[in-house]
Amino acid sequence: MSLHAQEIPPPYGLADELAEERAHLTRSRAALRRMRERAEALFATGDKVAGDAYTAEQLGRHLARRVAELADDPRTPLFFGRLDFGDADAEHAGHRYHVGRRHVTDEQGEPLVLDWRAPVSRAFYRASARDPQGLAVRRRFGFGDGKLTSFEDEHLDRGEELGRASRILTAEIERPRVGPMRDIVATIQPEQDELVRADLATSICVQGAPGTGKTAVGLHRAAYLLYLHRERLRRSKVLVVGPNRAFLGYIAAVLPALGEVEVEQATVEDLVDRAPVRAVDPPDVATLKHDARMAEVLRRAVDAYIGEPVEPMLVSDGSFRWRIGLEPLHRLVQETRAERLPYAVGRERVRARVVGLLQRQAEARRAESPGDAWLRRMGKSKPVTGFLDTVWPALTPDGLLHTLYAEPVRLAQAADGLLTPDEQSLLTRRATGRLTNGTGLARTAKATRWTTADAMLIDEAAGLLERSTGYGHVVVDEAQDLSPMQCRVIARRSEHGSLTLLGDLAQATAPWAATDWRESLRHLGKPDAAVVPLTIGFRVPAAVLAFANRLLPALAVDVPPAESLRGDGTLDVRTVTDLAGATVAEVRAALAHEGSIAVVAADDTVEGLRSALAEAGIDTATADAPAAGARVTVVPATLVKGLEYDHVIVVEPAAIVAAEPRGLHRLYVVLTRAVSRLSVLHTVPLPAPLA
Ligand SMILES: Nc1ncnc2c1ncn2[C@@H]1O[C@H](COP(=O)(O)OP(=O)(O)OP(=O)(O)O)[C@@H](O)[C@H]1O
Repeated sequence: MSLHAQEIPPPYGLADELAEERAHLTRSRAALRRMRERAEALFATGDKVAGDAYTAEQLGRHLARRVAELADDPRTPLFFGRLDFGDADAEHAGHRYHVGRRHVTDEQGEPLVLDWRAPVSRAFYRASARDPQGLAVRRRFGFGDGKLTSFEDEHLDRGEELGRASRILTAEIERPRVGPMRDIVATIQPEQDELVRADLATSICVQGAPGTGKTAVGLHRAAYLLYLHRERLRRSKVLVVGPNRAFLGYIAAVLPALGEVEVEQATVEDLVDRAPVRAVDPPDVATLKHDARMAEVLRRAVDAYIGEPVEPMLVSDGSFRWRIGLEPLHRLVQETRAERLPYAVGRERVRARVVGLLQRQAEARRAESPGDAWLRRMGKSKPVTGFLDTVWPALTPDGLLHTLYAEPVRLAQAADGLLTPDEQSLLTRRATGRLTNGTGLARTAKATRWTTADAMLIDEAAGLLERSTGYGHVVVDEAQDLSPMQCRVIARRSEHGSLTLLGDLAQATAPWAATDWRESLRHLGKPDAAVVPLTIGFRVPAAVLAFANRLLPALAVDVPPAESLRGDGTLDVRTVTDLAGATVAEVRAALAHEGSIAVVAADDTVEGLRSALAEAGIDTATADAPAAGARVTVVPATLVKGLEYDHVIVVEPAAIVAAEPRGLHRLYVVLTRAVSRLSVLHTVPLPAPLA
């Protein structure tokens, strides 16, 4: 209820005021419905009014998007705040605005709800008693099931400010979690808002402990940038990169709920899709392929294909014979090389230069300029293509990698001083037949069973051969796990755009994971991006965070610790004798509460626990198929990153730690997934830092 109302009687009853706000909500919903109906009607007639097929298609796409953007979800409030400007504000003095998920206007075009991203809405997130930003009163609305149930006023002009004591904020943070991630647009905090509203040109790296809202910030920044730079980003596009399908599924609904339906979402593996992946590298080989040195090896390998002209060129052209001497041929190869163009572009540049020299001779002899057909014919003539194949042979990305693996001498040349002989033999052993597990190198690139790391190197090779096309903005979540070579995959896609990098070095579990953001930013091509910390935890209750934080000294990372906003929640650590039986009992007890439940265990024990729950008659879902409707999800420890559940039951932490080299980091991730309750069940002693 209103602070103001509790202290000073409002001009008329609270109930009246609530009724008036509800009426405004009804009016706004009706107006949004009208806007949508209008867009639908236009969509239906769009192809009739547009002239040609292309225009009709463009218009159709625009209108379909508009219809999707105007969708109204009755479960989410259309507005969540109100701004009453005081007399001090020059532009908005005496005005009152409702702030919500999108602009809603009445039939006269008057605003009923302002988009949260509009410049004037900024005060909703940033104003404080110290800096009211022109506001007299900020009002927050409380909702239940889409119904407006309460409001809370802060008279900033009188120095009143609730900050994090807001009951509406607390209720939002403490609500039991069910299903996929939701937007946080009603309660974005000032330090988060600063990141969300950073300029399009600015790349930022956010280092934040678990549950500090990094994912939320990244998604809201994407929505904000799309609002502010609509046309530009519609052309150049926004990409969100996440660690796996389960994570992308979990966040998929957030942007559409904010009216943004055109953001691409992908894993790094999705991005490097030039070669089908049909094999798995042994860990030592994968680690080597993810090493930054591989970029230089590939660059040198490509460079080594550029050869020296060995003889003058003679071209027959009807009754004429043209000749280009060795010296000009040398010069044009050198000049093209110095331009440092992508290799395939360089090849075409050499062809064009050779044809240019032939053209000059033809012009001198015939006293007229040859036409386009002649130029094309000369470019494709045998002497010219033969010359190109000697000094600048055509390459394909997979062909380049195949040859490098298949020819140890070529690899040795490219890797000289970079990779040790042992490392080189790790790369060539598939060709030498020393592997019999089906990953052996085939005779051709097309028939080779590539691995995910190969696909990434093929992408690197493609970046050396061709010009890359990129996105206007890329949001990268869980970025601490990117290898230098994966960073380069993203760098190629954000070269002309900006980046929002989100991560937590303490949660880095990949063997090649980052230990220093500066290093990652360098590989991402944004060495000067600011690294900004987020330290307020919105997910994990204080008691649970304190337990998980006991692992931090053992993780050997220098990260600012988080402070939990949540004083509620429970932690229960128990020694048991029968893990499966105890898990079933714990899940049964958890089912008595509201909210989602996850059983998280070492990957190889997950199936056993799933069967035990099934035998006890408890339906379970998997992390990548959450829509199955079951309240209980059984999640392998390696898949739970970035996800959250109301009640998390962690089974045998020691087994999670033992399963991989960075097992303690993995356990830190697992222990920080709980929103309300964390149960830890173990039969063997807990890992040392927790014991
Ligand atoms: N300002 C906020 N208001 C309400 N809820 C918030 C706010 N910021 C974050 N949250 C909630 O806190 C939870 C954690 O947020 P999020 O997943 O973005 O954190 P994260 O830093 O990415 O965590 P992790 O490092 O574990 O991946 C989510 O449920 C999110 O909705």
